[in-house]
Amino acid sequence: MSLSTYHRIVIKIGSNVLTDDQSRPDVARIVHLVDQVAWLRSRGAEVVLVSSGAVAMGRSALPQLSHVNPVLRRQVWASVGQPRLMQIYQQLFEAHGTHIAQLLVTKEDFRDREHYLNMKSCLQGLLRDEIVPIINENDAVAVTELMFTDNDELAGLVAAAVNSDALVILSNVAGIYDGHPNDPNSQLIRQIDPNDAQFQRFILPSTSSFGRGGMNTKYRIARKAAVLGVDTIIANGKKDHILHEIWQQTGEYTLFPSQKKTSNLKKRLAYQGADPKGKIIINAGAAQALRAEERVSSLLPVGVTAIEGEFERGDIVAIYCGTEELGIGMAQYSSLTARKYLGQKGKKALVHYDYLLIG
Ligand SMILES: Nc1ncnc2c1ncn2[C@@H]1O[C@H](COP(=O)(O)OP(=O)(O)O)[C@@H](O)[C@H]1O
Ligand SMILES: N[C@@H](CCC(=O)OP(=O)(O)O)C(=O)O
Repeated sequence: MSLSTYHRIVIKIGSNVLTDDQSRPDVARIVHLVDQVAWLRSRGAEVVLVSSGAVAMGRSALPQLSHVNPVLRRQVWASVGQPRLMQIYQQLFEAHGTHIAQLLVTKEDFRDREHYLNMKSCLQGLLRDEIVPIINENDAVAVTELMFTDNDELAGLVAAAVNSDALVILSNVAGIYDGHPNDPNSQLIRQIDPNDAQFQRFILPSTSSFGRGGMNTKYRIARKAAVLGVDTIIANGKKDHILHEIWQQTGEYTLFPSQKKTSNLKKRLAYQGADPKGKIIINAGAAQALRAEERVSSLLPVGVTAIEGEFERGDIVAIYCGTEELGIGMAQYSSLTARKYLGQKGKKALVHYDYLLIG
């Protein structure tokens, strides 16, 4: 495997990659990263960036704020920092004759079918016109429970949305070590089978100074993306020529080689699992049918005992039997209609098996 065989690559850049050890914008590093992205593009790759750094840029511009509320302070820093971040990217990409575009998104944009499709078609349009999309969370409006765990989670969702071949997560460490990354006795794990959960024990709860989800989310997202067919790499974005090295299969990083390709929709469902719009409660017979390995089944209203929450056609819903979560799916019609059909025979499937992920 090599980046050079990839057509489309999502690259996530962590805040710590974009800032120096005094938390100031590391413009020289950003210049080098943009040069490398331009180099990948000159070799035919389509690149989508997921870039953190808004809060870090805002904090560096306005270290003293009157607000003591940490949530509000973060919103203010992000709204001040995001245009500064984009201004740097804009200038640097322009020097390569490349246009960039900004997309600020929230979790809701991935839960709501209409938002999701609009975002997806915008991304496709940008790539068709050879524009580099630069995506970040809309930190000004996404606070507390509305937030992604961090931008690694967002990058996984973006990789699914654009059907990318590879996801490169750039952090301030070379990848996952079998101990503390600063301990000289720790070894970098070069390859991780995404089906193998044993590496979890090496992940320490610590994050870097700006990091939110830490290595834990990177590990979780990398495994998920690889299982769904996206080669995923965790690498050190602070290392010179890291993208060149990954492209040429040299250098050091942790690779999660991809398993079989999965449909886009199943990828989206898998990432979206923790955050459905509504709940469908089904009886034991329906649960047994959905779980049966010998035959695929759609979820019919006859097996549904209750509907919780409000959803529209195309929204992601969780499927429960009692208190046990069986999986997730995409609703074929609204919660209003679903309630009307509750327990009835001969009605259209609420979740078609093509849009269902159990287990
Ligand atoms: N086993 C491990 N190997 C490598 N890094 C680890 C490990 N366990 C925890 N970490 C921590 O994860 C950090 C990277 O995650 P994070 O702080 O979220 O970075 P970013 O800002 O790039 O998203 C590293 O700086 C390191 O301190
Ligand atoms: N959206 C935030 C970044 C959140 C985040 O996940 O940060 P990081 O762990 O450094 O990738 C920002 O732009 O500051």
